[in-house]
Amino acid sequence: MSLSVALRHAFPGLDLDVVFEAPSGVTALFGPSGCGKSTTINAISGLLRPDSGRIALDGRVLFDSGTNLSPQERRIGYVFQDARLFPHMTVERNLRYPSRWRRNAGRDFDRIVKMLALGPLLHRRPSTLSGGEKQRTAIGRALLSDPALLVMDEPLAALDEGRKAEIMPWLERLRDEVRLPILYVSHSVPEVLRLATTVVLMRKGRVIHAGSLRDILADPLLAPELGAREAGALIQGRVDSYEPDGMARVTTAGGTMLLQDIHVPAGSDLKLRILAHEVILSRTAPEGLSALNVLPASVTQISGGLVQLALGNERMLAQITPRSIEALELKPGISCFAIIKSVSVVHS
Ligand SMILES: Nc1ncnc2c1ncn2[C@@H]1O[C@H](COP(=O)(O)OP(=O)(O)OP(=O)(O)O)[C@@H](O)[C@H]1O
Repeated sequence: MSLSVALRHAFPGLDLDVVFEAPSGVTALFGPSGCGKSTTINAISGLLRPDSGRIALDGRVLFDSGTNLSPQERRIGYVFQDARLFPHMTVERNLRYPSRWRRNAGRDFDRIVKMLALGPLLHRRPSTLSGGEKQRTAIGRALLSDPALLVMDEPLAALDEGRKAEIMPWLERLRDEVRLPILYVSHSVPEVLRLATTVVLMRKGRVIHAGSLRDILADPLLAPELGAREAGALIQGRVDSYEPDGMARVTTAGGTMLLQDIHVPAGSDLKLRILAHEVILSRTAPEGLSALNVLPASVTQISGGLVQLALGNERMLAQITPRSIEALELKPGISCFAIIKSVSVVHS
């Protein structure tokens, strides 16, 4: 299942020319306000007719020079920032509404109600639901329209932090259980970190890069697009065992790390986030440090104050002042040690 997009459109303030592929899983459209994210998803959904291009879903053409399917014909489920439920209908009637004429809809209904744990809410009206419950209902309703693509336009933006935390596991479950491409528009790096597998970075109507989140985060040229403080790696680890003092020994491609506050069983996989400004470099093996995690690395790329390191087959970034880059004579190919001051675990 995949979505293929190539489109051009001109507005007085925007010259849009985007090309990307969204495979199954969550593809985040990420970029500053006004870069053309909504225009892109409106064109994909059939709410806007672009000047030219081709949009296809699993090889089925939704738009090209000779085709322009209506929004209903496209089979796209839409989840907006505000849930947009029918206020006079119960949750159950809201959920059943898009599938009221579809055969086998009953079977899907039971499955989706179970997946999103909507059972206890079925007889309630939207006005009695929390923001998170409303969004869960909106997601269920979008799925019950039997979509081939789910478009989520900042679905958490209107929720407070507590509600966001409540709904995030449902979005992760959706990503893992529903074999659909999900296009997810967001300004939030934490959301993108937790949910996205693919990221389409946009700026001024163009796609500046489309690829895996891990590659973007460890690329010294692209990582700053997510925000200056967000540059840094996302690496894979596995909890090997626990030390008597409770610290976890975590195996990564770059070596073993000792981490605090890990509460999963030995054998569990973890996604580790290591921010570039939490990494210090040394040309020689440091001694007498309080930092527990010092891994051998080699420099692969330098851009601005960001040094990209190879640790086994993982890539990591260190943020270093130009003065230190010069003093340490860092350049591609140089071996060094990465002193990692702090690591956080990205859930799921
Ligand atoms: N209907 C329209 N008519 C004229 N210009 C428009 C229209 N819709 C969008 N634009 C122009 O396209 C630009 C991009 O808008 P768009 O909503 O796609 O950006 P965005 O990346 O989704 O922004 P945000 O993150 O703020 O929602 C706008 O700044 C505006 O100049």
